[in-house]
Amino acid sequence: MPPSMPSPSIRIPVELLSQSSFAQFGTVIENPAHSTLPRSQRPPLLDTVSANQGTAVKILDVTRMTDLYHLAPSTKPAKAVMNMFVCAPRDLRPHEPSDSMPSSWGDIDFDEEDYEDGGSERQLFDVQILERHPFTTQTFIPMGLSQADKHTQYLVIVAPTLPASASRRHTGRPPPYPTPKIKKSRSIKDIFARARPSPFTNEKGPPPSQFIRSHPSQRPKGPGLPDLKNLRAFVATGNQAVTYGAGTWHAPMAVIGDRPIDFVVVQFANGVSDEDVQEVILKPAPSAEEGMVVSVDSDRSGRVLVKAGVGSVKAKL
Ligand SMILES: NC(=O)N[C@@H](O)C(=O)O
Repeated sequence: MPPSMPSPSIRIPVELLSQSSFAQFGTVIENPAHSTLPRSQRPPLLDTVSANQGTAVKILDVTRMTDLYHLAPSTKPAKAVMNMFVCAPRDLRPHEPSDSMPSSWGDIDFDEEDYEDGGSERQLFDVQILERHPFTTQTFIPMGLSQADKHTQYLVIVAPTLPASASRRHTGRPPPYPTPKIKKSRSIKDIFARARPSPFTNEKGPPPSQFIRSHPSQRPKGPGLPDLKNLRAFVATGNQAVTYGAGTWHAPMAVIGDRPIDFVVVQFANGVSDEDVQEVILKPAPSAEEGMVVSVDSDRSGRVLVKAGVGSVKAKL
């Protein structure tokens, strides 16, 4: 039985999945030519080369794959694996009002008239478990979906990692994590890169020095539990794949709609169970009305509406 942690009652709005909104958690893989974001919000263009005798454009390094198993306690090497997850649509429960805490987005307007008048529907997804792969990235690539598929989408639910000190009281012996050798910072650049709060991420602790220059999503996240107060939920369209950075806390894939999605899943694994995956069950705290809940609004056609961040229908920040 995985360990559990108490969770507050928080209703989380859905955001649009984009490289900039998801940057601290991993990578979004999509053809930039199909991006629905305004030009100013798009990430820098990736390098491209012409391929296949000029009949294809090859976009280079669309995601960062990380293998940190050399830092695992067992030192058992990992191999690259490709699995398929056939993910069934999740059960959502009907909306009912709740006195939950505001999410990290502040007091987003979850008023009743917000959806009743527009003919849209509001339902709730209870986040009951989170997991992470401390030593590997994990890439979910949906198959057979298109950007235009309104009826089958998926939610990517992620949380930053709490500092180890804030987690210790919930766990007995902490599970294994990457423990790189700490080298003394030498250059001014290194010293500034370790400054906190970071202007780029909400990581609470400085990264170990050997990872200072790597992208935030590529750094080990530390041994802490998920930071539930900063949990985020993103809706992906069928033409997007997603890579969770190594050690990123995430909910098991949540398909919304009326049919399953087949995902090809690419990661490293060494077969040592608590080095490959670690889980934590979220139990509503005694004082909490319900726990961690994603508020899923959808329009008449079934398309999930974005309620926070870029592209939101209505958000009070
Ligand atoms: N994300 C998800 O649905 N599942 C996994 O990460 C897994 O390895 O089980």
